[in-house]
Amino acid sequence: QTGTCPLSTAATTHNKDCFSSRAASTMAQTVKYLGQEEAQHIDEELFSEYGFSVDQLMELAGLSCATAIAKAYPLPSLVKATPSLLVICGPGNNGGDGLVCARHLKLFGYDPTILYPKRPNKPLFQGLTTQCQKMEIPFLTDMPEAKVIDEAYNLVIDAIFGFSFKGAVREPFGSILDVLKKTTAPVASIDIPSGWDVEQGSADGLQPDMLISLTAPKKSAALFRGRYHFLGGRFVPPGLERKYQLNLPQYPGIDCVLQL
Ligand SMILES: NC(=O)C1=CN([C@@H]2O[C@H](COP(=O)(O)OP(=O)(O)OC[C@H]3O[C@@H](n4cnc5c(N)ncnc54)[C@H](O)[C@@H]3O)[C@@H](O)[C@H]2O)[C@@H](O)CC1
Ligand SMILES: [K+]
Repeated sequence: QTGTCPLSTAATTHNKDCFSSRAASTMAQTVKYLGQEEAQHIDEELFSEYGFSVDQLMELAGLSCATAIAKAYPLPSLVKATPSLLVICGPGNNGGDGLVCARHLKLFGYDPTILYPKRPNKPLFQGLTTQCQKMEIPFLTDMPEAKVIDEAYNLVIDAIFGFSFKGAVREPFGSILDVLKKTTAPVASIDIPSGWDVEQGSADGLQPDMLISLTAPKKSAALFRGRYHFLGGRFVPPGLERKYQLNLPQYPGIDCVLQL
């Protein structure tokens, strides 16, 4: 789908970005939408065959997400008095992307707050958490009510579940998603709208305003009806792209994201 350019009324430099995004989105028509197992195989191969480390790719993924969010919701467009954002991080690598994204958004001038209720006992996630604390990003202990979120935050970033999500949502994330479904603040989902089946989506699930697909969109992304669909994770080596016939669109210039 070709979304309406969010920046069309913004400054000239932004319009240039949009032209290149549009050109790229024409080429993006055949980009492959991945099944769950295929996404997991690509992930494994990036680490085993291609020599990447998890934290390397997570940094690039999280930076892509922060960049795409800053393009879709530029600071001057925010409706609240402060550039407040709520970033909700889940228990796996999608949550890690959320922590990296929050850190970069803070560096971009936004004011993120993080909710991170289930923290894996691994050095990678402990390090990312420390980095956010040192960036003076506050952490909440509980999920606020929907009304409080709508009053306090310009945008909610959903980094709860990615392509490994399966089955019925377990607590505390079931209650968190129930609250999110009641908010009117826009939601930007990283890789998959959380709670959606990776391939089939969810008819009564979250309906995010933005989706940032990483590496390549997953099958459920075809059901995304929000305003902004971006592709990020510009790190795929050509051999891997050929093997899985990803048909990735060309990213504009030196950008790490493109609008689909
Ligand atoms: N290959 C790639 O392109 C990259 C992927 N990254 C990110 O990694 C994500 C995948 O990460 P993971 O494989 O760690 O998995 P996820 O982050 O998708 O989720 C796994 C976690 O969720 C829990 N979980 C699964 N189903 C659940 C349910 N029904 N109820 C409650 N909890 C549930 C699991 O126990 C596990 O802790 C991607 O979506 C993407 O965001 C990036 O970090 C790096 C690059
Ligand atoms: K997500």
